[in-house]
Amino acid sequence: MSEQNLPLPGHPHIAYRDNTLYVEGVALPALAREHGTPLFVYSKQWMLDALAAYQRGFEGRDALVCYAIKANSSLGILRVFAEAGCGFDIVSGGELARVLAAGADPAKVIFSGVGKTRAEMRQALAAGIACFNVESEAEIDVLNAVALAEGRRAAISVRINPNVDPKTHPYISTGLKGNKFGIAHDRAVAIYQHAASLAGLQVVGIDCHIGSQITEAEPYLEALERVLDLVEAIEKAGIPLHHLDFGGGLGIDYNGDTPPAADALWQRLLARLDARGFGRRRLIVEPGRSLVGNAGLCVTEVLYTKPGEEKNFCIVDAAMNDLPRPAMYQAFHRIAPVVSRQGGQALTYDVVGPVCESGDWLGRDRALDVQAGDLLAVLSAGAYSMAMASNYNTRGRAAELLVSGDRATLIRRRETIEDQLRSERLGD
Ligand SMILES: Cc1ncc(COP(=O)(O)O)c(C=O)c1O
Ligand SMILES: N[C@@H](CCCC[NH3+])C(=O)O
Repeated sequence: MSEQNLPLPGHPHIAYRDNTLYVEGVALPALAREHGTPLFVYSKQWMLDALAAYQRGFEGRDALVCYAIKANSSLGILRVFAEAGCGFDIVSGGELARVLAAGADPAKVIFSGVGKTRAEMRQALAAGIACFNVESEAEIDVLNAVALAEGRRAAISVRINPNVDPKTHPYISTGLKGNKFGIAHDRAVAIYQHAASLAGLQVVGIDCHIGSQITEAEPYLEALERVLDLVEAIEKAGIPLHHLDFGGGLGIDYNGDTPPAADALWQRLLARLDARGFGRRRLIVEPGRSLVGNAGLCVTEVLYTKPGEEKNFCIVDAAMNDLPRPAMYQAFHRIAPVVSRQGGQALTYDVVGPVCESGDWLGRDRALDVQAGDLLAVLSAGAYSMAMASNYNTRGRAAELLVSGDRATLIRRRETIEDQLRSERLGD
């Protein structure tokens, strides 16, 4: 099957009409003409549908979906989730400032991450966030001291490392013994006892996040059992836990992947929670990728085609600084023509960017019928693309558009060279 005939993962919100690719009701060629390329375009409805799958899964339960904004922290995206009533999972003071700027309710914000600074702790305490997910004994002591100095009590969950293999790329697994995240399972009760004895802290929950782009239910089920074993042990030690946070990590379809739908996954997890008597406990989840990943694509223009000695290259104006996942994880993103040619001759290309690195590729061995000036769409680019974009090679970051029905709204203008030079000085 040629690339352009593959079913598009954003369907029905990202689909061809008369051979032209649309995001909801908006045709991509007109957007590219108006805003230039590379250009990220997101479907608002896709995000709301993805959120609705979690909400369906939790119907009748006490649950809070905290969007993990590291996946895509653009203000226009955060606003969609804030208006839909979501909470947010943040990992820095910068992310806290972003969610507040987007209108988030601080009482629905949780703060994860292994390296929170004292300044970030003060900032989050002053904002009145719901909970810190602490990741080490050392952090517990520092947070306690900061809270006491500020005359406050910090609500905490401790992140447990359940030592479960999420069967994902090694760089994005987080719940194995060898990963830097969380505290060891067998130290958990003692650490909870210590935390509960500190006047600056209020123990409210337990947290676990085992990795990202997880495409099976089993690692979640395994982690759940281990977390619940610990909840029983911690509560037996006299420390009640108000909420259970199972993190994020649910995968999306990049290349025919078939992760469970959020509601189907939670049906299975809730059945286990019910069976073990925890089904009425407050639940928190921290999905990132599964709420935005397939809502977005990146439109790029073909600059040159070039036959190489061993390969043909399709050189486009998007690069590893815009879409770092292929370079970082050898990740696969579908690449589809924005206007598909009928009956042409496809050649096999490596789709590469202009950055001076051999690792600057977006897709390898792709069958494409293209020529200079054509537009391509790099799909599944809603998560961990713009959020990880850089200025490498002094390339300005791309513009972003949010589409809702027939309307496209610019949510980030293209970065200019003036933007990039503004914070720099020539020196003495
Ligand atoms: C603590 C924490 N929560 C949530 C997420 C979101 O993960 P994902 O985008 O895979 O749902 C991450 C990233 O993996 C994370 O580190
Ligand atoms: N950046 C990774 C996911 C990391 C998740 C962060 N905890 C990716 O693109 O797949």
